[in-house]
Amino acid sequence: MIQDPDPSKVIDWSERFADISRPLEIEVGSGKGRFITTLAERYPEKNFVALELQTTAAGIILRTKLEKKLDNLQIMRADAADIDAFFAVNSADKIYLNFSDPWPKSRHEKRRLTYKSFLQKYQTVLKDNGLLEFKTDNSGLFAYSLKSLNNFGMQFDFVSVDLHHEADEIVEQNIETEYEHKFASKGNPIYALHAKFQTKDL
Ligand SMILES: C[S@@+](CC[C@H](N)C(=O)[O-])C[C@H]1O[C@@H](n2cnc3c(N)ncnc32)[C@H](O)[C@@H]1O
Repeated sequence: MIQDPDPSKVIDWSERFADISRPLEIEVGSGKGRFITTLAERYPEKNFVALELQTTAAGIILRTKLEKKLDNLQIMRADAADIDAFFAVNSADKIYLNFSDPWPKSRHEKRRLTYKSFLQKYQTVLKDNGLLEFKTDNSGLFAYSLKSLNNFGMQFDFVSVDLHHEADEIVEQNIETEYEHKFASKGNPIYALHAKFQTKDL
């Protein structure tokens, strides 16, 4: 596990993954890691990074990684506000945001993981055509995020206001997170979107 990395130093991911040429996917705010560890198990041909602020949660992901021998998963205990310091420009294929904290008060808008300052950093890290995938049970955060991504000029490839009742192939492909399992089992709808950034001029 990478603990509190120094944002002024670039991480050499080639020291941490057996094959750095594989697609790279990052989950921001992984919680206890049910989603990212399932992905890593299902897709051994890809590299995954779980980025999580809380030490206890990151430790739980580490335990699962060791139990399941997931060599294609790395865990970082760090703040997503520094994501563009940890990953090279144009290095990731996907960024996942799952059930991010809603921060409903408008004075906390800047903390939302779909606020424009975060979008700017995700755009830097993602390859051209890379995807941002977002799921939440929170209608307020979903509405806010649609607006924020749209204002940023992003293109939506997929939007659902009831992910668990989409066509069979979409539901079968979906990997549940801990929060998703909890809210969906109460009957709450799950909102989801996949979006791309405009090609960046570097
Ligand atoms: C509501 S939980 C959702 C956990 C998991 N994604 C799920 O769906 O079950 C949000 C998680 O995001 C983490 N988080 C919030 N802000 C973060 C940030 N700036 N950088 C990294 N992780 C963050 C929190 O510590 C928490 O574990």
